[in-house]
Amino acid sequence: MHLIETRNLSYVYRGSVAALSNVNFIAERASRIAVIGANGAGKSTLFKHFNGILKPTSGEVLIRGEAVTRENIREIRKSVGLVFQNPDDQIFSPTVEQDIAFGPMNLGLDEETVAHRVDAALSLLGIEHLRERVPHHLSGGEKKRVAIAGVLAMEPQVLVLDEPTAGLDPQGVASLVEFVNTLPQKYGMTVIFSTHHVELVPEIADSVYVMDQGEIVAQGSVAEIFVKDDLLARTRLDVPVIPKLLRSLRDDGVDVEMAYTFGDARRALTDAYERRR
Ligand SMILES: Nc1ncnc2c1ncn2[C@@H]1O[C@H](COP(=O)(O)OP(=O)(O)OP(=O)(O)O)[C@@H](O)[C@H]1O
Repeated sequence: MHLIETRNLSYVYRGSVAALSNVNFIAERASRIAVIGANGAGKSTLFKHFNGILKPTSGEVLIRGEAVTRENIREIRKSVGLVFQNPDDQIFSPTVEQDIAFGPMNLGLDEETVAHRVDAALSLLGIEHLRERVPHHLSGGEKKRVAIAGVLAMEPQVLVLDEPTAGLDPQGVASLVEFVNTLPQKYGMTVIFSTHHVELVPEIADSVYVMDQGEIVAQGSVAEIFVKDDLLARTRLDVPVIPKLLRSLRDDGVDVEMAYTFGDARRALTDAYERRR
């Protein structure tokens, strides 16, 4: 049984926009999955099916083997936390602290547990200093962190992040990458995210889905996806600069191991240099 599975999922918005067609998507426990695709490819629409915000026009969405129903939707929203692309769609309480407490309170947890979860989420996101602030007066990146903290405080099994780095400064992106990478190892959490920032994908994902016009056009490991130059170009994407550079060195006959992340590339280039000495 998979943690999340969609079978031939299709979705048509009112007004007859066919946003998804025959999408087969699988997420396992403690995995890191990137969904990439151009604007309008269907990423957000797919994500909204993972916790029952949207219902399939046809096909199925199974969470731990069960279809989303009126009876289990509360339970499913508890285990699949979705952070929207625009944090304003998610933040509505008068203070950051109250906003983060809202989800756990709705789960019926006692006051002490709620307080503990709020503290933990504030600390994980590095936003303790924003505790008393009015969410609507925060910057875009600060709001994004508050929205993520609010979902994390529910302690979901799956964290779904729609464009998590949009609007973050470079340090914010780096700390988000570091933070997201701790979740599968430390908490057994699955992270599914969309991004237009292909450079980030090898740093935070093991497997990648490529979407184009509502369809999944490729799926595989980071290494399998980022050799598909033609497909990526056709779908208005690109190969990240690190594998692009290493591949071009190898094509020129340089004896260097292939690498996808900054850390692996650094090791591969150091090894290649040592071998030459
Ligand atoms: N509420 C809606 N009503 C009608 N059509 C919609 C609605 N929301 C999205 N769409 C359409 O569905 C398609 C998929 O949109 P979606 O937001 O899922 O794409 P996306 O891959 O997340 O795009 P982006 O990278 O721009 O966020 C697009 O053609 C979009 O115009």
